[in-house]
Amino acid sequence: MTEPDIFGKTVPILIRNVTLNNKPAEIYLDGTGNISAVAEKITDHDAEFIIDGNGATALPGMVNMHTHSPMGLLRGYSDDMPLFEWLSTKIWPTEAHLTENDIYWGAKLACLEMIRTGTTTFNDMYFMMDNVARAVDEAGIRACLSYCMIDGGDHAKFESECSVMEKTVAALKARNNPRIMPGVSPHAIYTVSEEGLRWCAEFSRTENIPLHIHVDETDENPDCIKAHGMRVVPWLDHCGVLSERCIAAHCCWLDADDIALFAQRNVTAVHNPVSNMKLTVGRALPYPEMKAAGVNVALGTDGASSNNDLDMFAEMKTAAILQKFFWNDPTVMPADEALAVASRNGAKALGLNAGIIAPGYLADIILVGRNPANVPAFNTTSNAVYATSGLAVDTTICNGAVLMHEGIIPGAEEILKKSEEVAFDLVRRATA
Ligand SMILES: C[C@H]1O[C@@H](n2cnc3c(O)ncnc32)[C@H](O)[C@@H]1O
Ligand SMILES: [Zn+2]
Repeated sequence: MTEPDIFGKTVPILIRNVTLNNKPAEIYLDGTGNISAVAEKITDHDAEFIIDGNGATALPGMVNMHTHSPMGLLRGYSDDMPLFEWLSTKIWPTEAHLTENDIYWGAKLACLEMIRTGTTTFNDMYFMMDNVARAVDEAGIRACLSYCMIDGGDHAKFESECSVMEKTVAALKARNNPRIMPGVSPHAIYTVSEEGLRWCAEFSRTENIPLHIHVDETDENPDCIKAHGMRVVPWLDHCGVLSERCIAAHCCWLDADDIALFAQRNVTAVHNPVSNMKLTVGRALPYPEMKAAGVNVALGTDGASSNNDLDMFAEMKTAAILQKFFWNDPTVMPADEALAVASRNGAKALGLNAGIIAPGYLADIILVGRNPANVPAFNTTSNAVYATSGLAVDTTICNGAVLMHEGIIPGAEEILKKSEEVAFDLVRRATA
């Protein structure tokens, strides 16, 4: 039985009887939010709670590096369409009706789904982000939150978008919550002007915060060459966008020169295999070439209206098998790389000391309980990548606080009920 008091507190915790990297292990969290010891046996501790893993596999919490958390409200609302038709006929007209309350409950639903499926950090791009921050704060998860700038080439809109961006970053910083990091998000090159891209790049530099953008999801290069005389990646570089702070989602249509520029500027590319296949964007992120060039590649689900879930285990398996299939080589993205792409590579892009279970790292840890899909345990990483659903996660710990144990997340029922009501009401208003 779960002790009700175990939830939500960063206190000393000993995790016993787990398998870590194919070996028996115990993990001690000293109550500072960090891991302080990992050993076969830990006897010297002050644990307030002891978690018996009963043979569970311990893994670093998943890091979802590209999503739009409130979009879970539109899960299943419109499927089976190409990207631009989907955005312009279904999603954007509905988003025009979003309220702060919708954003809050949509983000609550996303945090619940992520905690349930083993994600401890997410990188989010959307609107009215202080409402997302409230949901993140309450859920206990970690997130980088960015307001999404769309100016459509209109100077007056550009000015108002800059003001919203500045206010959003100030509000997120004022929360003074170590789990909430501000970022800046120009949506894409086809929705943001040159002045918008340049302004976001400069703001990200002066604030020293991540810049999160959609890049080459479909082939944006022909239009970019027509408009600016160069491909998308050189255009972004021309506007000052490419740097070690840049987190570029999708990146399906990068060529060898683009990849070399990403490597030179230390950009992180985020693979979104499920959304890319569902929206049929035509090509997979060129992982083998990116790996060879030394580009940091992370993983994301995209929003739950194009995925349609936020399960990073499903995403990890899809990434590994899509990469093998698309590049016709079963050695591409082996299991240990898929796990790194889904955890520590994203943490690195956000400047977090996370994604590894070792002393000194953030105590962002998940346990996958023994279940038919992880027996036999010849290789726990292989089982995690190729055989595990996120719903097999039974314990999620973020910043040293237990957010889920034995599959229980306090308050889950209310979130399911409220977010369902809010979603139906949003669609009713949008289609009235
Ligand atoms: C944040 C804005 O981005 C929109 N969006 C959601 N999914 C995608 C995608 O796959 N490509 C481009 N833009 C996307 C979302 O609806 C918001 O308007
Ligand atoms: Zn997206």
